[in-house]
Amino acid sequence: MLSITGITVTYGKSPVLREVSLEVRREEAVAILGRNGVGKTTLLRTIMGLHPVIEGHIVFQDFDVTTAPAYRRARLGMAYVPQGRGIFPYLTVEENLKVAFAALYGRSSRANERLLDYAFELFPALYEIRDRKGGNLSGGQQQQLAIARALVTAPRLLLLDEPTEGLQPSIVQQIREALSRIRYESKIGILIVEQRLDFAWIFADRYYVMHKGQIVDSGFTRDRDPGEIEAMLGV
Ligand SMILES: Nc1ncnc2c1ncn2[C@@H]1O[C@H](COP(=O)(O)OP(=O)(O)OP(=O)(O)O)[C@@H](O)[C@H]1O
Repeated sequence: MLSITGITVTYGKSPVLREVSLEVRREEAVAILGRNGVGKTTLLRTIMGLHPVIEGHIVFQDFDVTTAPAYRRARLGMAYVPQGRGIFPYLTVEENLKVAFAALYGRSSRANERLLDYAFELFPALYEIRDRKGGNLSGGQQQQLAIARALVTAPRLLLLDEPTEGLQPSIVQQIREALSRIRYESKIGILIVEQRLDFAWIFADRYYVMHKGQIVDSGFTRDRDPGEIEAMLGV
């Protein structure tokens, strides 16, 4: 579904990603691991079309999207939940979800309503606070809203940047359950940047480890002890 071959990305003249190749297959959850500053966020932004590629190719749903703008990738079924969540602070929860529809076209309002209902079913707490402004929500509620907003676009691939960062364990658990449900019910692929190895090991089928802009290790989580990865990351 997503196939990246040898991409190089720079900030100015300094390379931030160097010949990165990775794959997310249909209905697969894949974790990207690595210490701060190794290029994980840049990788997700590049996949979403928010940062240009100097070399290499990105193929999504059989289309070469290497130079495609972000809106085109969104229409092909990519959705991105950025670190820091990126919700609109002055819009209500419901408005935040509804503006996501505007990014897409050709869908009936009934289909939109169904997706909205599904988002509220996955995150019932959001329904309770649907009239509250995004900026007045707790960190956990904002994260749930950010995921829900990506979901109402009915994506085929969800890109998540550290969705559990700074959240308490009970909220992390709720988010994990919702993501697992989304994965199996909507049959989508998920590419997740995650610092918590325990979360990554429960949730992901495969992993990639990044170091200084390169992939230095990869494999199936079931074949690998997270302790070995922890030692590799030096955490
Ligand atoms: N807009 C920018 N201009 C210049 N350099 C940048 C920019 N954004 C990030 N960098 C640098 O690129 C490198 C990779 O950053 P990136 O945010 O992708 O890493 P990361 O692995 O996601 O880190 P973190 O976990 O801290 O978010 C870092 O050295 C960072 O300082």
